[in-house]
Amino acid sequence: MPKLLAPPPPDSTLSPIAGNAGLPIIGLGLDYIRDPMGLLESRWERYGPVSWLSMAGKRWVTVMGPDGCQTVLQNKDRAFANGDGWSVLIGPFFHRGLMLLDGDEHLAHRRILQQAFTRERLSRYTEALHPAVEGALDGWHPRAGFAAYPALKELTLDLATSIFMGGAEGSSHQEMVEVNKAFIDCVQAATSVVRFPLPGTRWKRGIDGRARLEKFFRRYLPARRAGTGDDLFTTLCHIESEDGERFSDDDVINHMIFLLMAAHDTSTITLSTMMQYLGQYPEWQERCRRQSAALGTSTPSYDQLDELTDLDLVMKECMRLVPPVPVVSRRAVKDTEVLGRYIPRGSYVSVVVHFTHHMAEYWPDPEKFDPERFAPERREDKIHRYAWEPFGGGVHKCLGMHFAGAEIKTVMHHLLQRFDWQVDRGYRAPLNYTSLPYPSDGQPVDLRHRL
Ligand code: HEM
Repeated sequence: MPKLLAPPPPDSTLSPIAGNAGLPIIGLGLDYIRDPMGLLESRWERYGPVSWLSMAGKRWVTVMGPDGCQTVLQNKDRAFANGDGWSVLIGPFFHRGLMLLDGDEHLAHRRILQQAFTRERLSRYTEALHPAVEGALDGWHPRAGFAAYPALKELTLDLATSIFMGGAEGSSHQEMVEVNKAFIDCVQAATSVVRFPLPGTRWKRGIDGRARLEKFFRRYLPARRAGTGDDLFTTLCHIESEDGERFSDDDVINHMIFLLMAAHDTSTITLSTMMQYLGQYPEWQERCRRQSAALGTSTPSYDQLDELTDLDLVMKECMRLVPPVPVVSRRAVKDTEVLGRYIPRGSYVSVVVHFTHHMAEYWPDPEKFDPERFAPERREDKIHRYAWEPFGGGVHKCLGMHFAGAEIKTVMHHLLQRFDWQVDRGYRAPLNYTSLPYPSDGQPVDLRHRL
C-alpha cells in the first residue's frame, strides 16, 4: 500500500504525495544502486512524476520528468534551498562550496567566481591544457583491454593540478595518488549508509579525505596569493567582484576543493562514456577524427574548439545517456508544491535528471546512441527546456560548463589524433551508481597507436 507523505492543509486544493520507504534505514538505496532506471521507471508507472521514498537515512520527494525538474530548478518562489539539500549528502566534505550556498551569499560568491570563467580566462586555460594533456597521454601504454576509466581519471587529475592548481610543486607522485583517493573518498561518502565517522565506513574516509585536501591546499595558499600565474587557484586568490569583494583564505580553499570535485569526476565519466561509444561506433570516431584533423593544428585555441561540431554532438549524446550528475538535491524551506503535489517545509527533494534523459516521450528510441538527435535539423532537446539538463538549471546552473566543454574536447582532440580504439558493439558498461556513476570494470577499450 502506498503511504502518503503529509496531508495538505485542509483549505488546499493540492494532492498529497504517495510513495513507499523500502527497507529500514537504507530505504531503497540498494535498489537504486543496482538498477536506477528500473527503480525510477517502476515509480513513474506507480506514482507519476512526484513521489517519495527513503534513501541515505532520509525521506526524499523524487521529482521526475522535465516539468517537475524545471519547477524545482528554476525555484521561482525561492522554496528550495541548495545548502540544506546537498549538506545531508556531501556537507562535511564540500561545505561552503558554491553549490552549497544560498540566497544573497550564493549570488555574491558566484559573482566573484564568474570572473574566473570569462572567455578570456577560458582561452588561457585551454592554451595551458594542451601540454598537460600531451604529457599525460605520453604515459598511456595502448593494448587490448586498456582500462580507459582509471587512465582518464588520472589524466583529469593531472589537468586539475596544472590548470587549477598551477602545479603541485614539492608533492610526490605518491602524495598525488593520495590526493586523488581523498577526492574519491569525499564523493563516495555521499551515499554512505552510516552517516557518522565510524572507523572503516565510507563516511569516515570522506571526513579524513576532506582534512587531507584542506591541508594540501593550505600549504600552497601563500605561494598562490603572492603569485601571478594563470591557474585557477592563483585566479581565485586575486579576483574581485565589480564592488571590489574578494575571497578570504578559507573561501579560496573551500571553493578550490569544491571546484576540483565538481570538475573531476564529471569530466572523467563524460570522457569515458565518449570513449566507449566512439569505440562502438567507428563511423563516429572517424567523423570526429576528420574534423579534428581539419583544424590543422595539434593545439587548437578555445575558439577553434567550436569548430569540432561532431565531437559536440557526441558529447551531448553521451551526457544524455549517462548524465554525470544523475540526481540534484534540494530542501524545501517553506511549504510549497510541484505539479499540484503538496511538499511540506523541511522535505528533502531530489531532481532526477537521469530519468528525464531516458524518457521515450521526449527522446525517440532513448537507449540508442544517436548524436544526430542534437544536430540543427533535429534538435530533439528543443522539445522542452529541461529535456536535456546535465548542467542543471536556474541560479545554480553549472558555472564550469564551458570549461568542461573545452577540457573534454581538448582531451578528445589529442586522443583522436594519437590513438584509435574499438569496443564491442554489444558491450554495456556496468555503471556503479553508489555516488556519481562510474564503470566498475574500468571501461576496457582495445587501444592502438595510430600509424
Ligand atoms: C561534464 C561536466 C560537468 C557536469 C555534467 C556538471 C554538472 C553540474 C550540475 C548538474 C550542477 C548543478 C547542481 C545544482 O543545481 O545543485 C553543477 C554546478 C556547478 N558546477 Fe558543474 N558540472 C560539470 C563540470 C564542471 C566543471 C569543469 C566545473 C569547474 C571548473 C564545474 C563547476 C560547477 C560549479 C561551481 C557549480 C555550482 C554552481 C552554483 O551553485 O552556482 N562543473 N554542475
